Amino acid sequence: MASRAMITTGTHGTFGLGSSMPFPPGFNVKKPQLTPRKASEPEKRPSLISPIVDAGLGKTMPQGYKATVAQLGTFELPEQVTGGSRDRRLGKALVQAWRKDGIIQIAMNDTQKKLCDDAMAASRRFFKKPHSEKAACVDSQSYAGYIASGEEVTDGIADYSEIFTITKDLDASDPRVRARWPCHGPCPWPDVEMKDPMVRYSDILGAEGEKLLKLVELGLDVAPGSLTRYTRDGWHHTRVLRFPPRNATNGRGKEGRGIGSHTDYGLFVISAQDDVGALFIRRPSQNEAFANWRKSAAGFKEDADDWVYVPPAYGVHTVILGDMMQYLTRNYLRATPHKVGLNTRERFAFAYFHEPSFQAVLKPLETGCGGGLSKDNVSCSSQEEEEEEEEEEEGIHYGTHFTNMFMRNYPDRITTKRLLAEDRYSLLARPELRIMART
Ligand SMILES: O=C(O)CCC(=O)C(=O)O
Ligand SMILES: [Fe+2]
Repeated sequence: MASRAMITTGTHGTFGLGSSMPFPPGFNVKKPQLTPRKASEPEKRPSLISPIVDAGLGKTMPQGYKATVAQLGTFELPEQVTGGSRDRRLGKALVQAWRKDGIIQIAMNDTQKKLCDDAMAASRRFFKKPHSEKAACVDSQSYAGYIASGEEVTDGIADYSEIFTITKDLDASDPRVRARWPCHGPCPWPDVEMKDPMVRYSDILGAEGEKLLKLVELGLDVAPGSLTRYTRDGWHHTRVLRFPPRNATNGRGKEGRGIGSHTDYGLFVISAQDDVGALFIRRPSQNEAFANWRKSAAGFKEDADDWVYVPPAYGVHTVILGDMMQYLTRNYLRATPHKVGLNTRERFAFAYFHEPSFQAVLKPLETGCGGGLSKDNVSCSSQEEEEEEEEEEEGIHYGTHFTNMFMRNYPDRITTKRLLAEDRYSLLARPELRIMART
């Protein structure tokens, strides 16, 4: 049995990824027992961290997977980030937790819990609808809307996830839609019963994302605005997800696999899941080099047996990192590879993606973390080194990265076909789509 990895925070408590080898399948996850805070404890904020007291966390792990079971403590975020010493300490604790574990868990406040519950109810209602009604929710200009189980492709293999994607809802009069920018168009909502709760939940996650990003700036010791400058009019989006039980799939994918191993594209992903369980992540490792914006990381170590299972817990969000955070921090904070299995029951989840503006041209941060951000500590080939130098010069255009990724995942979607047929892709090179460049 592997030894237990723990992080001592220096404020109070410990947290980290626990261990244990395969657990039998089963359910009955208890709510995490957060250590009650004593009256004298507010002094100790921002901390945040309380051990979960539950030895049975691995019980929900889907059958057929071998993994260590995470035992994540829970961070509490302040109402507002003002940049004081508490915020700075919290930011540093978050950054160190991501560097060690690749994932953090944050407590929802009561408003977030309510909005998440409402969104979960709307998701269950939507996915129960007849296929024809769901399939009508597509748009030829945006990638928003319905994706049937078996339609999305990760590393050449169909995923069993059934998804409703929410991107910016832009009608035909929007200048970007009129100018035929790739990926810009309406969100084809089925009805207001789906739209209203999803918009409310996504909006509150947007606010949470900005708060987290400010804390990351403090944690990295970079100037305020170094990261948040890129998220003005951020291309944030949400995936509302349903996974079928493993014995009730349509046979288009791979047995027991919900979504193949991948990294997500932007800054970070804030997720919530029901009590079923199926999410696995990889912890950052010096020996594992990938840069998804250069060469696809889809399928990375998918069948390895050293993944970490993320047990479901009510009332929390988990946060993993995306490609652009890895790029901006020169691998100091790496994108977190993750994958999703199928369990014995259907599973519902949300993944909210906090992203740079579609028009942002990103360049790596130059200072911070006592010089730690200037070191690229991922070894790469000479071709990759050349590409890296070119990137230093030109930066990465987020809209191009996003478009590449969606075209790759949905080669047969009407949106991809129209994008190619109308040569919208070439617009990505235009200066008006790249206005947020750092000089
Ligand atoms: O189902 C989950 O918890 C994660 C889904 C995911 O990785 C994604 O939508 O990109
Ligand atoms: Fe993902």
